[in-house]
Amino acid sequence: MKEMLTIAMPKGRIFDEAVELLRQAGFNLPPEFEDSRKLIIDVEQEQFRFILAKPMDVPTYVEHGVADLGIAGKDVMLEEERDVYELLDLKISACYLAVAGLPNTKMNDVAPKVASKYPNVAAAYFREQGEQVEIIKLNGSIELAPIIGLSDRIVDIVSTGKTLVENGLVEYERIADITSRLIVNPVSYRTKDERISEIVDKLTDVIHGVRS
Ligand SMILES: Nc1ncnc2c1ncn2[C@@H]1O[C@H](COP(=O)(O)OP(=O)(O)OP(=O)(O)O)[C@@H](O)[C@H]1O
Ligand SMILES: O=P(O)(O)OC[C@H]1O[C@H](OP(=O)(O)OP(=O)(O)O)[C@H](O)[C@@H]1O
Repeated sequence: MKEMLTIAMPKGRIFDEAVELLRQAGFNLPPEFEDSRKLIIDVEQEQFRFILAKPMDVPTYVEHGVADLGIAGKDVMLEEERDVYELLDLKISACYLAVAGLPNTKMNDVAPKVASKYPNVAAAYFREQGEQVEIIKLNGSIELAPIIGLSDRIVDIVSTGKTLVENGLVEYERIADITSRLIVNPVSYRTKDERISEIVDKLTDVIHGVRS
């Protein structure tokens, strides 16, 4: 009998791609998996327990050991800096973190402001640039901030660039390329290594195009 593994899955846009990847890797997930509103889903035949969490919270569940594995965007990993290991770049949900703002504007000389859902990433970036800025934490619709005069710049995710264009904003600097990662609790990695290695091997084959 295989041991039960708990996997923290991000609700939202990564979820479908992650489920698809697991299926391609040969895991038998029921068709109703995507339509469920349940937050805990047991898949007996695979001995998996999935917990469905807010994307930003996935590393928290894994760090505390209530989930063995998790799937999280690199953006979340950079922001949260949790005590977990990154096992695999799943190469899904690709996007990047960038500094953006209104075109042809310089940052305010006095008390420049940067709005972001990623205050730690934003603070670290501007610190490295030697620029003193005030970080304003927002939870979404970040592009509003420079338009409405809340901030000089934003640090946010860009994927197609459509949101920036439609709101009359431009990209100033690219901070980091982002994809989703498979993460593991350090203790689980030692105690459930065989099971976890098997999952990593199967996912690696899919990512490298060995299976389809
Ligand atoms: N526009 C995008 N295109 C591709 N991937 C993205 C995009 N925006 C975010 N992501 C990636 O998907 C992850 C989850 O994004 P999603 O929008 O589902 O969650 P969220 O915005 O953190 O959640 P919520 O909207 O519930 O607060 C992000 O952490 C990032 O890695
Ligand atoms: O470059 P694009 O393809 O336009 O994608 C980028 C947008 O997607 C994300 O927002 P999301 O849709 O998650 O909404 P949010 O503002 O509520 O975070 C991100 O914060 C950008 O606003």
